[in-house]
Amino acid sequence: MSVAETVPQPLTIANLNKTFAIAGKQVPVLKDINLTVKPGEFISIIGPSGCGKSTLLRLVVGLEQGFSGEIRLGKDLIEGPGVNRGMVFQESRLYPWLTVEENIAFGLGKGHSNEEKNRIVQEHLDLVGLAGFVKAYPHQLSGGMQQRVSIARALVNRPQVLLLDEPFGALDAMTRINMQQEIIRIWEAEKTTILLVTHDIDEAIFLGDRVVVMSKLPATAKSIIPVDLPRPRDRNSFEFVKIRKAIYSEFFSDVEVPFAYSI
Ligand SMILES: Nc1ncnc2c1ncn2[C@@H]1O[C@H](COP(=O)(O)OP(=O)(O)OP(=O)(O)O)[C@@H](O)[C@H]1O
Repeated sequence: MSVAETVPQPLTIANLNKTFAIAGKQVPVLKDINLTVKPGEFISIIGPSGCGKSTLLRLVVGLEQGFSGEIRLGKDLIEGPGVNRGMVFQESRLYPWLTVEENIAFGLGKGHSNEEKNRIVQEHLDLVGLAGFVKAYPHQLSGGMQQRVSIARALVNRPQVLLLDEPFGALDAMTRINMQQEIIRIWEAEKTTILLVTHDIDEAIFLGDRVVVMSKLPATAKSIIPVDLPRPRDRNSFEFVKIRKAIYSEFFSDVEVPFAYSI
């Protein structure tokens, strides 16, 4: 289903710093972030609310300007949006006046014949399990189905890197677990590098090859925890629970919580 076959490249984030002007003051948000992601690796990112997780993804997708340090895909500096990266947000951001197939085709780069467009759209609908919903409008779909369309749209140019910003945050618990299994299936089929931001520690462990735990502002990548567990993962296994405990203690080591936490 390739649009452009390229050799997958590592994503390198080096000495990344980002400051925002908030209420007339320069506020450092990201501080010295360093992360090298292997092609096809799945990285989960967690951290306190407002620490800069979305900002990090927006920098990688090329939607934020004005930072110091470097972000590279292979040798190429990332300086703006490009078809080699796709992003899915917490809300589906589909165009309500377009059908499912039109929403997916909308994201497709230029230079395709109509026949090619139809084939690519159909392949991506199959990939996300929505083959029967070509002519449906977003309001006729459930939240989980809308996110499947968003994932198809983000993948339509066969990006090397897929950025997922809390994509399942608005879904109910059962749909969320189903979508976690679906994203693993899609990742294994497409071999795309994935960076996922989530507030759900179990989701981070269930999905990620590594979990990046960010600190409070100015946020650093304060620890990177490998999840060396076979897939599909068992959330109740001893090893899973051990990693959950390690991440909880990292996560809460610099965050004030109004209760005594124990698991
Ligand atoms: N365009 C902007 N202009 C000014 N400040 C911004 C802008 N975007 C984000 N910020 C600030 O940067 C900080 C990080 O925001 P960001 O949305 O990246 O955090 P987050 O970790 O994704 O938060 P959450 O987990 O609550 O979604 C926040 O303090 C926010 O107020």
